[in-house]
Amino acid sequence: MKKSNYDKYPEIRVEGHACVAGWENIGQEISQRAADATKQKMVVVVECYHGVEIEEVILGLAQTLQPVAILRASTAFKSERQIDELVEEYVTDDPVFGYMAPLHLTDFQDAQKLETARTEIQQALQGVLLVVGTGASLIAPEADLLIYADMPRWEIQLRFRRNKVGNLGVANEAESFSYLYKRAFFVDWRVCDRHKKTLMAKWDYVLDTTQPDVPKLITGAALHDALQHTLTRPFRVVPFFDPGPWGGQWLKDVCDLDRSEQNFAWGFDCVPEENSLLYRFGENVLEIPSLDLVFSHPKELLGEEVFEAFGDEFPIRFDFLDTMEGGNLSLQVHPLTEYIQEKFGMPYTQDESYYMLDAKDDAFVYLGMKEDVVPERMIHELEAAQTQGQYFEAENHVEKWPIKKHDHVLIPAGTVHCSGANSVVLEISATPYIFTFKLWDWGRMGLDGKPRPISLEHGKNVIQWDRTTQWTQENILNKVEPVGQGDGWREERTGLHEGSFIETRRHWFTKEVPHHTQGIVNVLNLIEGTEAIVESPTQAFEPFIIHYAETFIVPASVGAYSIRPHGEGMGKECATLKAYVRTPPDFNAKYSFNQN
Ligand SMILES: O=P(O)(O)OC[C@H]1O[C@](O)(CO)[C@@H](O)[C@@H]1O
Repeated sequence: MKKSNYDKYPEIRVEGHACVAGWENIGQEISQRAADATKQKMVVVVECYHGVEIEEVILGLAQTLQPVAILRASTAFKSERQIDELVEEYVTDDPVFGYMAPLHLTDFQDAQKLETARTEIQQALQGVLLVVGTGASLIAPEADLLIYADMPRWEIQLRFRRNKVGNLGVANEAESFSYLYKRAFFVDWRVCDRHKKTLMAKWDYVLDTTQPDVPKLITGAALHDALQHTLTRPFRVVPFFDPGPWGGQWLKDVCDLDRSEQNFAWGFDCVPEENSLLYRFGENVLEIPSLDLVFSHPKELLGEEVFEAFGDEFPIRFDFLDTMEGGNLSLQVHPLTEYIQEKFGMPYTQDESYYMLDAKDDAFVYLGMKEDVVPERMIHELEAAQTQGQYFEAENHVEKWPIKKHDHVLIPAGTVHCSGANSVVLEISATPYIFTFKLWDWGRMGLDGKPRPISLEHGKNVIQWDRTTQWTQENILNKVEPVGQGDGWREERTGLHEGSFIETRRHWFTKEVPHHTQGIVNVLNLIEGTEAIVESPTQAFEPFIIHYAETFIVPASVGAYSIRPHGEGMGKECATLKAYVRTPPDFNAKYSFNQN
């Protein structure tokens, strides 16, 4: 077996700043800063993102800071009953989907309790007052020191699975993962993000407690420089991997994952909403959510036009779906734009594509309807599968297509689809990824031994029945078109469907290929070849090495860059797949998904 060169922990090195590690050192750093202030009374606020273990932070800091009083931000929260009532309409009864909550952190706080907490702070005369938790900065808006304890969403999900954290303002950590995730996705994370954005420019320190026993701290100035540095160069976010009922064995080898796991289904290597960034300061590495970069510098990262259209949201997602020696994904469909907006409050929909990174000879996808499909009959059989346990014969209704390595399958929302066993998909899609209406799950159980939720009612409302065999072949299956060439390279347009806002270009190359962001964020993956190097024609950034299957982001602000084979990749043809947001005149449909 070939040795993997996929980097699971991509770091960005930052010079000129330090990162303090360990509670004692962190406490000393803060005490030092507090002592410098020559004040009798110091209010130290640790504002926490959802998922941070508050007691761990208090325990860690109190030893060195020796505060005269510790206030937990939760004391200013409404009662759990009031909070449950507040969020109910956004959590909804649907087992999977809720509605994006327009709430703010202040909606979770009780005016009277907030006043009591503020009075306590005002009345203290001397010493350090430590205010910790989500909403701490609203209790003490005039803090002497503002520390922000952040938390990447992937880590929050792992904490949900261990029943370590519950939802915002309630002690419900014993709830099922699916409930905790749904409520966090539609409510808690929206609320915390809104609050975070109001504070980012004021952070004195950033605290990373992703690894509970190894807390890290940097100054706000260090974070500022780290984020600025990231905008000048290509970079990668930290990928994460997860098993699933249809998962395969390919990611284990290619990405060097734990061989003892039963399988890995997903590899999320560019979902900036949930991934994190690793910053190396000397010997210590700090982890922060990649969303912090999107929120703080959306225009430089995404580009002016993309920012205008999407606001501070990263609109492109790359992930892997590994079914090598695994099974079929659920037969599924995604909501149309109007549907996702109306039912779930999402600004844009889950338009997808499957780039076939690898495939065995018998690989296939289900895509589009059969020419003679009878909608009522198919729905009737899906319902019978659901209620009476009958096996649904997908091939009687849905077209099944053989596929091979490097095919690109375009999946505009509303198209019934799924990838089959024995392939590896690089999904290049719009960012939303939980809005999957499962129609049929092949009669199998989820990893927890229970059937996974089927969303047939939603599915029925969005299936595009006229996307039958001929339409599928003509419009969404492998629409590859040569668009350019140069010395040692050629460029092809491969997707996405004309109704989607994402454009994809494939470059095959044995020599250097010139690229330019044209003021729009680029996301790329090395889909063929062992290793390549990304360089700046003006040496504006350090050469950046990429390996097979690694996804990387080139900020809009980078401008010109080039890619050529490197190291073990030399002497063979390499290929990259690049995605970016279409702008007029390529994309004529009007879109404005900016919810800012
Ligand atoms: O619902 P399944 O079978 O897990 O499908 C795979 C999932 O991966 C996605 O393609 C997103 O990565 C979703 O559309 C879908 O939920």
